[in-house]
Parts: sequence; C-alpha cells; structure tokens
Amino acid sequence: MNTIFKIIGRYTIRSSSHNFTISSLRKASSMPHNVPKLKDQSLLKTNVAYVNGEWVKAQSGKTFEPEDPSSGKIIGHVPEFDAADTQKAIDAAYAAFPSFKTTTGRERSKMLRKWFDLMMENAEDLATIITWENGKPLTDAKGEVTSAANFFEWFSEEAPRCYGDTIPASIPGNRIVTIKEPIGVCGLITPWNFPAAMITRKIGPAFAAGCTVVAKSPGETPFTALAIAELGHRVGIPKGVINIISSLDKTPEVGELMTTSPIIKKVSFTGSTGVGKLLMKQGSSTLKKFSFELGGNAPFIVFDDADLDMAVAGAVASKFRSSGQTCVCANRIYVQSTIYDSFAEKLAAKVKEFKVGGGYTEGVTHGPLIHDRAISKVDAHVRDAEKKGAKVIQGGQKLPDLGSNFFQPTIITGMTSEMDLASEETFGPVAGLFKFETEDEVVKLANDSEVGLAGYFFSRDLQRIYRVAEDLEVGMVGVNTGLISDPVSPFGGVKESGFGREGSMYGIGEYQTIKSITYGGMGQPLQR
Ligand SMILES: NC(=O)c1ccc[n+]([C@@H]2O[C@H](COP(=O)([O-])OP(=O)(O)OC[C@H]3O[C@@H](n4cnc5c(N)ncnc54)[C@H](O)[C@@H]3O)[C@@H](O)[C@H]2O)c1
Ligand SMILES: O=CCCC(=O)O
Repeated sequence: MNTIFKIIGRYTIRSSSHNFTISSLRKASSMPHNVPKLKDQSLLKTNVAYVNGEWVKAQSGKTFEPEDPSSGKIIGHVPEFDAADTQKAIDAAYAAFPSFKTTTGRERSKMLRKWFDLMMENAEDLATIITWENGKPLTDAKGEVTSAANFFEWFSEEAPRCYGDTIPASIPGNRIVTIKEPIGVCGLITPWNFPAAMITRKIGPAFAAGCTVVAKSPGETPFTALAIAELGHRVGIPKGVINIISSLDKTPEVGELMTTSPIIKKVSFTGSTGVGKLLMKQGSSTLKKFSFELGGNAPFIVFDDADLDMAVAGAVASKFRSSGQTCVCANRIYVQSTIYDSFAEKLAAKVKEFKVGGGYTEGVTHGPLIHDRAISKVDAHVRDAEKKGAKVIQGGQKLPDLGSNFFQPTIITGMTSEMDLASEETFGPVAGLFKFETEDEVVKLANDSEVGLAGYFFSRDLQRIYRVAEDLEVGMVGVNTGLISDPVSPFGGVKESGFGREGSMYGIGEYQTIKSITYGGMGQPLQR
C-alpha cells in the first residue's frame, strides 16, 4: 500500500500542574475512499457545521480530515472552527434563548420525542457513520444509537415535569415557592468513544430544561454529531437553539472561549481529567457552572464466593466493551487468590473467542482502537507489566496485518501495584489480573486511586454486598454485573472523575437554576 506519514493536528495544552501534548501522527492513504452506503446520503454532512439553523463553513475556509480508524482512509472534510466562528454560534444561541426559554415543557417534550423517533428511523445510517468514524463493530454501533436516542426519549418525558416546591416560611405571612429555570446558553464538549450517546446525553437534558447550546463535537468523530443535527433540523427545532461546531487544531482556543465567555452560563464536559482541570481553571474567570464526566480507573473485584461464570461474563462486558475504550471499563481486575487461576483460565477461554477486525465485517466482535496514540499507550502498559514481572497469557501484541490501530485483546496475570496499569486508565483491550487475599485488603487497593468513576464486584454474600458497595469510593457500582449504563440511572463520578450527574431524574437539574420567590403579607385574615 502506498502510504505516507504526516503530522496533522498537533497542539499543546499547558496549565501550571499539567502539560499535555496531543499530537496526531496519522496515516494518509493514497487509496480511494471506501465510502459505506447510507440509505439517506444527506445525513453525511461534510465541509459544514450547524450554526443558527444553517450549514456553514469556517470563516477561514480551513478544514481537517478525520480518518476511518480501521483503514486509515480519510472520511471527509470538516470545518476548522476558530474562536471567531465559535463566537457566532454563541451569539446565535444567546439570541435564541429568550424565546426558547418561554416554550412550555410540553412543547419541548414533543420536539425531543420527534427527534428520538427520527434517530430510531435512521438508526442504520447513524450506526454506519459511527462505525466508520469510531471503528466499533456495527452491532455495537446500533446499540449505541438506541442508547443515544433513549436520552432524547427519557428527557422528553422529564421536560413537562420540572416541578418546583412550596415551602413553609419561618416568617408569618410569608409564602415561599421555588421555580426551576433554564440556566441559559450551555457549552457542551464530548469525546469520540460514543460519538452519538455522549452528545445526546447532554443535549437531551439541556433542551428539556429550555437551554440553548453550542456543542463542540470530537475532532475524531464529528460526522455522527452532524447527522444528529440534521435530524434535529428536520424536527424543526428553532434556529439558534442547537449549534454543532467542529475543531481540531483550534480546539484549545475554542475551549478557552467557551469557558471564558460571559454569555455561556454552563459548560458540560466529558473527557480526560487533565483537560477537565484546564477547563475549570479557565472557567473561574466567569464562575461558570460545570459538570465534569472525566476519566476512571475502575476496580473490578471477584470474591471467592462469586458465581465464577457470571464474573467472567461481567469482566468480558465491562473490560472489553468498545475494545476497552469506555470510561467505565474495568481497569484493575482483582481476583481472590483461591479462584485466581480458574478465573484467569475461564476469562482467557472467552477472550480467545473474540474476532478482531473492521467494524463492518460480519462476525467481528472487536474493532480497532481510535488512533495510534491509543495503540502506543496500550502497548506501553503491556510492555511495562512484562518488564516488571507480569505474564501475558493471552494476546499482548499489535495486529499490523489488520491495520495500524488494531491490538490483540490481552490478559495479563501477576499484576502488582507498581505497574503503570494499576494507576493509569489503559483505555484499551487489556485485562490485568491482580491477586488479593482479604476483603479489607482489596477495598483499600480499590480505593487507592485519585479517580472514582465506576467500580464492580462479584459476590453472593448479602452482607458483603451491602458493605463493599458502600465502601467503594466511586460514583457508580455494579454488583454482579459488568454493565451499568442506563439512561434512567445517574451517571457520574467522585474524586478526580468529576462531578455532576447525567441521565436519570437528576440529569436535567444540571441545566437549571432554582429560583425561590417569597410572597410577603399573605394569608392575612380578610378585612370585613
Ligand atoms: N466520565 C465519562 O462519562 C467519560 C466518558 C467518555 C470518556 N471519558 C474520558 O475521556 C478520556 C478519553 O477521551 P479523550 O482522550 O478524547 O479526552 P480529551 O479530554 O482529550 O477530549 C475530550 C473532548 O475534549 C476536547 N478537548 C481537548 N482539549 C481541549 C481543550 N483544551 N479545550 C476544549 N476542549 C478540548 C476534545 O476535542 C474532545 O472533544 C478518557 O479519560 C475517558 O475516561 C469520560
Ligand atoms: O465512556 C463512557 C461510558 C458511556 C456508557 O457506558 O454509556
């Protein structure tokens, strides 16, 4: 194959305590595009972003080119928005807010419901786009479309039910009521691992609350967000209410504007802890309200009283979903010493059954990682563990014959706390198995982390189940299950995994303020 390497998209983010260099070393292929067929080709928006109800280009005319992680081929061109372009989107959202906030919950509910319906009607095309730009197998992509649309359905049901309270006052004659108001223009920033669900999980509640939004799509996977915007356009969402912008190299300046603009009242961010810290620092100048869904390092504990087959199935689901690229993926798998070898053996047997390949290929269970940086991190974690005495019992290697972003689903035994995987989120298909002896010891190990997003454990001892679920320092616990994502369940973390909750009955509150109104001189006797 005639390929050349070039660096596109390189930027450095600096804060006093963190330096990050995000560079994209991408394969530019001279092979022709391999364009998957869509039933409705107009869902694939190239060269344009969605601002004020219109499809627009960047003022500079600049674009960037996301690539299919399976083949390395360019998918299409996307506008490189800078601060000036972003300001136009913010202004549009600001202009739309006064009118949109006066719509009734029922009106917003109907629009969201219609948007949900259109997503489901176009599920196949949306899934095709997700697989194309993210790489996940088509079956997983279809599952993501349903889960993404479910956020619109759920919040369409919440929109008409934004109740306030009546509160008995301490002062005679005073009457207090509270009303919930939309916070205003919101800035939303989402990652590439769920190109549809991460964005609908934010737009759904913001829209239901009556907020207008500027959403920056992920540089790696902007096309799904744009297709969802197109469906919103067909719903007839008023212009300026939803604005979807895109950037790659200009991301830091776009992020800086979103976090410092006095117009934007709230930023909801899903991504890495490092970028979250930077955004929060920037946002302090306007005391912005934030929600942060950040990185995790999930402990997954198997006690010796667990149903072993159930625990293996849970580990497969939690560790290897999206090839290990979800923020709630098990990262440290702790297995009690008496069952350690049999668990490892059973897990290896299941993982051997995986079929790795391109997301459109029939029977493929696991796709590529998103880019070369992800591959490098995964490889580094495996090599580091090996160097420090662990043993790779399954996989452990890149799969260059499939493409440069493929890695074997991997199982490592003999893991210890000194290995990099113990303290860093791998975000890839590597299951590192740690041995433990007692409950007390493993809970301490599990909590020995700066982050606390999800945690899992398997046991059949009822008292232990209550005890450990309450002892784990995380925002979400899976007991005897490896799958905890559900639009009706509050999603979010503690410690440096962030704050705020998405989905559920709490999700809409992130986009509202509570106003209390005190009425004086009420309840006085009638003057006759
Ligand atoms: N807690 C959750 O719900 C959740 C969900 C998915 C991913 N994540 C986390 O996200 C990370 C993986 O995603 P990633 O590597 O793409 O994260 P990332 O932080 O690099 O990027 C996430 C988003 O932030 C944008 N971004 C990057 N720098 C920015 C800046 N200076 N200003 C504004 N926006 C900026 C990116 O373009 C992208 O849209 C992992 O740590 C994972 O755990 C968390
Ligand atoms: O990466 C985020 C996880 C999303 C989910 O599990 O629904």
